[in-house]
Formats: sequence, C-alpha cells, structure tokens
Amino acid sequence: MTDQSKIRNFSIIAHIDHGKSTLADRLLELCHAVPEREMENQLLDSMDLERERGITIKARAVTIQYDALDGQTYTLNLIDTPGHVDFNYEVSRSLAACEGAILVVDASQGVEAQTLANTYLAIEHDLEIRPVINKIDLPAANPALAKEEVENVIGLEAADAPEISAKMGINIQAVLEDVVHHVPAPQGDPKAPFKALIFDSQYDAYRGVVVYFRVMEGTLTLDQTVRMMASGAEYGLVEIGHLLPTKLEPCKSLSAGEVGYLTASIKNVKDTQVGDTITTVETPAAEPLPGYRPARSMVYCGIYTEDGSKYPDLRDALEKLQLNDASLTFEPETSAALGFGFRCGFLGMLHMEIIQERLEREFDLDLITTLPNVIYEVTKTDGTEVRVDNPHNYPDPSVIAEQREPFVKVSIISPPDYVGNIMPMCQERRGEFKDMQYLDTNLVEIHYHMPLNEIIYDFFDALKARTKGYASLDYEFLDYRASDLVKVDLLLNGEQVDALSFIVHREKAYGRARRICEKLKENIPRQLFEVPVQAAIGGKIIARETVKAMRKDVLAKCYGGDISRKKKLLEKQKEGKKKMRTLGTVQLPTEAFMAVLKLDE
Ligand SMILES: Nc1nc2c(ncn2[C@@H]2O[C@H](COP(=O)(O)OP(=O)(O)OP(=O)(O)O)[C@@H](O)[C@H]2O)c(=O)[nH]1
Repeated sequence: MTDQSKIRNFSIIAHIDHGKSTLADRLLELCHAVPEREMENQLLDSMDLERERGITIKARAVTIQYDALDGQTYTLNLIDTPGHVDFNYEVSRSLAACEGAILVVDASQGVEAQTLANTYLAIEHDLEIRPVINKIDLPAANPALAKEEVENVIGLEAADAPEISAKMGINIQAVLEDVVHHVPAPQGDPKAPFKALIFDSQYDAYRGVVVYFRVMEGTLTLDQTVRMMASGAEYGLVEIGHLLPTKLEPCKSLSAGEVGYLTASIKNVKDTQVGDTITTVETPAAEPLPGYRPARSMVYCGIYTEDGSKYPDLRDALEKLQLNDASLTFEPETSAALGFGFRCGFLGMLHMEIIQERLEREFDLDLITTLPNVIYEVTKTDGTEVRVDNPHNYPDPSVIAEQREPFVKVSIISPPDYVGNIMPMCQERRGEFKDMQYLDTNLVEIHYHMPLNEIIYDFFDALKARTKGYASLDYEFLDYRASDLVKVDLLLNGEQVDALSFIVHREKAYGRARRICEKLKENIPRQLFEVPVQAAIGGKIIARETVKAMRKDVLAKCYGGDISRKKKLLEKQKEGKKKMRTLGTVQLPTEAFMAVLKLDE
C-alpha cells in the first residue's frame, strides 16, 4: 500500500499538437521509468496508427516514482487523455480519476479552442490546473504572451508557470516540482466500501480484458469478487497490480488514491465500460460514482467489402476491433447494390476514419463505405417513434408527423481577422449564430448551434482552409430539433440504388442531387444502352443526367448500297437497345461510389 500523502494523480491536457505526448515522455525519462534503449518516442500512445497520425486515441495511465528536491519520493500516476473532440467522454472520465492537471500551452500558438474546452472540463472536475508553457525553443515562441493569454482568457495565475521545451528537455524538473507541491494528495478512506472508477480498458489476447481504474474508496485484494455496477456483471479476480511504464506489475492490494489494473477473464470491453464503477461483493458500495454514460454513436455509415466473398473476413475484423473499442457498434445489413455488409456507428468522423483505416491496413480489406449520416428521430402519424440510422429505411413522407435531427453546440476560436470567413461558412450550413466574445485582443470565441449533419462531412477541413489553419473547433451534442428533411433516392436506369440514398434539408436537396447526378454521370462507364441517372424525392424526379450509349457501328460492313437497307439496320439497332435498356442492369463501379463520397460542396 502506498502512503496516500505521497501520491499525485494528474493528467496532461492541451490543445492538439501543443506537446502533451512529448512532455509525458520527458517526465518518464526524468524518473528513469524506462531504460534508455527501451525508450521509444511517445510511449503512452501505443497504437501504430496513433503514432503515425500524431494523435492520442485511447487513454492510458502509467505509475512512476519521482525523487523530489525535498528528499521525498512521490508516486505519480500520470493519466493520459485523448486529444480529439470525438473522444471527449473518455477525457472527462480520465480527469475524474485525477486531482490535478498540467495544462500545456504552446508558446508560439497560445490558447486555442481545445485548450479552453479541456480546461473547462478540468474545472468541472475541480482539478488543480497547473499551466506549463512549452516549445520555448521555437524562434516564434513568445512565453510572456502565452502566459498573458492564460491569465486573461482562462483566468489562471500563470506568472510562475514553468517555461519548458519538451522536445529539447529543457526545465522538465520544474514541471514535476510544481505537481508535487501544488496538486493535492488524494483523499478517500481505505476502510470504506470499495469504489473504483474505470477510465480505460483494453483487450489482450492472453489475459482477456485489462481494466484500468482509480480507487476512490476502500481497498481491493485478490481474494475478492468484483462487480461492475452499471452492468451488474461479477468476476473473480485473476490479477491486480500497478501500471509500470514497461509492464504490468502484480501486487496484493490496491487502496484509496491508487491507480491500477485488474484482470478477471473478461471477454469483451463492453462489459467494462469507461465510466462504470467497480465495487466488490464483499464490501459493496451503496451508490455508484457519478457521471457514467454509455458510449453513444453519433455518426453512421455502411461498410462493405469490394469483393463480396470477403464478407466473413469483414465481420471477423469488426469483431476483433470491437473487443477493444466499446464505442464501435455494427449490425449486419444488406444492400441491393453492394451486397452484404454492416451498418457501423462511431463517436465521430475521426473515429470513423480510424476504424476504416485499421480495417484496410491491419486486416487487408478493400472497403466500400456509404455516405456517413447521423441518427434521425421520426414521429409517425400513428404516434410511434423511430430512430433511423440508415437513410434507406427512412419512413415514407406520408406517415411522418414530425422529424428531428441532432444539433450541436459549436465553439470556434480564431484570430479576429478570419471572422468574416467563418460566419458565412456557418450560415451556409444552417448555423444559428449565438454570440461572439473577444477573449483577448487577438482571439475571439464564436458560438453557433448547428445541425450535426452539416458538420460531419467537411466542416473541419473547410474551417482550417478558410482560416489558414488558425481557427480551432470544438462541439458537443445539444438536442434534437424538428427539421424539414427529405430523403433523396438515386435511380440508375429507373432502378433505385439503395446505398446512395441520403437525408438532407429540403432547401439543399436540389443542389446536392444535381451535383451527385453529375458526378455519377462522369464515373459510370458507357453501356450499350442509354442510362438515365436520376435523383428523386418520393416519386418526383428532381435532377437528371444521361450516360450516352456506346454506339456500335452497324453500318461498317455495308459499303455503298441502298439507303433503305442502312435505315433498316439502324432501326434494328434502336429496337435492340430499347430491349436492352429494359432488361439491362447497370453495374455501378467502385469509383462511382468513391466519387459521390468525395463530393465537395
Ligand atoms: N520545437 C518544439 N517542438 C515540440 C516541443 N514539444 C513538442 N513538440 C513537437 O510538437 C508536435 C506535437 O507534439 P505531441 O507531443 O505529439 O503533441 P500532443 O499534444 O501530444 O498531440 P496529440 O497527441 O495529438 O494531442 C511534435 O511534432 C513534437 O515534436 C517543443 O518543446 N519544442
């Protein structure tokens, strides 16, 4: 058991790319946590893909021993947090496991949208927030200005904040000294009924699920049986221990204030959801810890394999990924155009891209994905409520009494120069302007309420492009609102292609339908017969293009000769084509699907 007064539980929060992971590496190095030859850059980001993209996807934790300047040895539990808005809930659970947070601010960028969003989260959890100014080695660094921003924008005392360079290893010790002296030690009674917060879990092929948790109250020993309070599932323990940087180190007990792991032959991370409370059958807690929320998918799309026979492989791959990702959901679906596949749910667009990339890369699958969509709520005329995650299943307009779509609260932080570019962009996407505030002379924060549907495609990229990368974006779910939506169907040669149906606001239906028809026309190879490409709302055609027929030169063999014979041949050809058209089906090439997906507004 570790002396509670010598424990510090903290996490590092930052805007993306401000140097969170690099600083974490330096802290480990300073505590000799990892022998040098094992030191791989960014140890806390363990997935290859994460490292490549330079973002932190899953939260993880590590325990290190720090010999402080006051001669004492402290046990530091560093809990890493994901850096993208899609994973905000995991961030909030990681923070709930801490007493303090290091707020890393890039000295050349200052305070940005996620610096603020993460700080608000940390404040909500009553954390002691310690600002640190990073990247002072950069020529563009302006630590004084960054501190001023922290004071003016966030309202945190920053005069004494350590000025460091995580990359060059400058002044790292000041950060740890600041933590041990200012972040409070954990409290909690080791003799109380057992309560621990799950902030992460990972599937391991040999051990089953490894659950990471922070003990809030009580003491856990190996002879006890744990109970997950949300699911009610009970497990006999196999192992408990500490999370050392290079290995899991078993121990006999874990008590209030400590961070550790347990294994118990658990098969699926769904049974140990982030945010759930662990208690024991021997000393059950009366109430779970506050704040549990099951993972909620926000964005859906259909995923199919290019080669239909690979369907079982796709199912295996999704099952494998799901073992380790409780927020990925999937259900089988069939499409007349694409065959057998799955409707998958994701936390957001980044989560979706990551899963698609992992499927293609780690499982070697060639995929076709349909347009992403959000979940719509429909009240039918008979009073029943349905939630629709696939446009193809959208109820017929004649039975719809009311339809609602999800809205999000968008916060954009940008230098004032770009406000003129940002506002029309939000307006075009049906944004409702809420307010705008100057945070400082060189930063404004703009709030909009926007339909989630309008920002899932390309809003983030468009924002970056129109502000030269200076603006930053954050959003959170707000509510469902009534909206004038229509389902647009695409027809090829009069036949509906189910995988291409989409839901859109009525005002945008014509524009989008026309562009999709044009795109399809460009990408569908000519057939022997003429192929109409149509978009329709209900039975009404709202856009049309035509893929011209390939014309075989039936007159080639007819040198000279009599005009009536030529006419007869052409007539015959025309007849044949008519027949073909009614019988023929058009194979939609993969490129056509891709082109529609990449449709930029
Ligand atoms: N010049 C300089 N670059 C730094 C410093 N610290 C970090 N970087 C660089 O900044 C980039 C982002 O650093 P990360 O540590 O990956 O940032 P992060 O905040 O963890 O990013 P996410 O994991 O995506 O949230 C990397 O290219 C680092 O090498 C520093 O002190 N000076």
